[in-house]
Amino acid sequence: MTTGGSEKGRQSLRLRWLNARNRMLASPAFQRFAMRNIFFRRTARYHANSMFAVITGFVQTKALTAAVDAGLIRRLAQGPATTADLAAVSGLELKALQRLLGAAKAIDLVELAEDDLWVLGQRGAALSTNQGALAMIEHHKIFYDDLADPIAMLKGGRGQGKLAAFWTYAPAAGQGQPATADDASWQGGGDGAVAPYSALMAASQPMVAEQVLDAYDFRRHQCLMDVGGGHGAFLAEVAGRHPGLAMKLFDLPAVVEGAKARLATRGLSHVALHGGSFRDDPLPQGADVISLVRICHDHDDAVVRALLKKAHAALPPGGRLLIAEPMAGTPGAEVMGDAYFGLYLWAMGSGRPRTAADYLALLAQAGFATAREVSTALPMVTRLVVAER
Ligand SMILES: C[S@@+](CC[C@H](N)C(=O)[O-])C[C@H]1O[C@@H](n2cnc3c(N)ncnc32)[C@H](O)[C@@H]1O
Repeated sequence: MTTGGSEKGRQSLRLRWLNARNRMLASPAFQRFAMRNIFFRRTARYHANSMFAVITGFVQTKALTAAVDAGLIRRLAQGPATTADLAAVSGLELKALQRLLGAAKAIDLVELAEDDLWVLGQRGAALSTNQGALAMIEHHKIFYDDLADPIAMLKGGRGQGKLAAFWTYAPAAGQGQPATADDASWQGGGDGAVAPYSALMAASQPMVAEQVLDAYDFRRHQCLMDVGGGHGAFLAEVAGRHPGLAMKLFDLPAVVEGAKARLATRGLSHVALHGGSFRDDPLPQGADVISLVRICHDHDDAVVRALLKKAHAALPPGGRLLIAEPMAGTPGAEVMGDAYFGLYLWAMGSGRPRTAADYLALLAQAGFATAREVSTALPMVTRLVVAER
């Protein structure tokens, strides 16, 4: 038998198994049997619970948004409170508040310490200090508006809704328009248009930077250039651990303009600022390590291919390129890489989630001598691929 034939044989074996499995799982008689059988019951209950968590996910998200917007998380972060205290903070009528507290308790945002004395639940406590997650909860309102009719969103094509208007660089990029650094329609016409997304990225950056810094040792380098570095939040986190490292920031001119004062207030006036577009301009030389943090997934393949080539050209021999972002096909975090980013980037109008293997292939095509993945503690937040020129 030829290799092609045995491959086909394996596929049909897999297809036969999947069909048989699905027929069994779809059968109400089997479902009843699994629930009653002492050996299958745990697995059956687990799958039933996870299915209902997906079905009710929207309600959970809305309860979370309401708990944050009503000020419950902020108030309880300061200490225990009675229902009456929380009514005063939230402005909600008692019955409505009790209903919201019940929902927030069910998703572990709050809990009762004793009769009518509320404290944060385990999830609520972790959330209360996570500025990045809080900023995302607020930001998601526009994404979820775009998702109100998901089929319409998919039929309408990429970048047709509110999210695309938020990411001012994305819609034109997704339509393959030849945007330039001084094209106001794409750049958004000044700091006003890029400030909201830059602030959102800065708020959520520390959790990403922590993963990268724990996984990668910058001590071997002299100069780091963060491409698409926004207001410099990643560089600030790196500088906190490696104060001697020289730094460069490359981003769109309007973003770099906004970074200047923010870097100065963080004592980082020495960061060299470069305004430009990596779609049109070469990357500055002089760094022996370049980082692309949450950049590549925003762009279509042609742009990423060209960007990796530019990074290769800007690095000296032995120089390194780091790609850090949540990726597709991440075991245990498929919901983040594939479901969330898949639909998010569609709504945004540009890019796609890629696997680590996709990046290794793109890096080899761009001329890098070696590339490998370096494990991070929380791959859901970011994975890390390191290439050497
Ligand atoms: C998703 S944000 C990530 C920001 C930052 N790296 C982080 O992780 O917080 C993408 C960044 O890429 C920048 N960007 C987008 N297109 C660009 C281009 N053509 N040239 C330079 N920067 C660009 C944006 O201005 C923005 O700061």
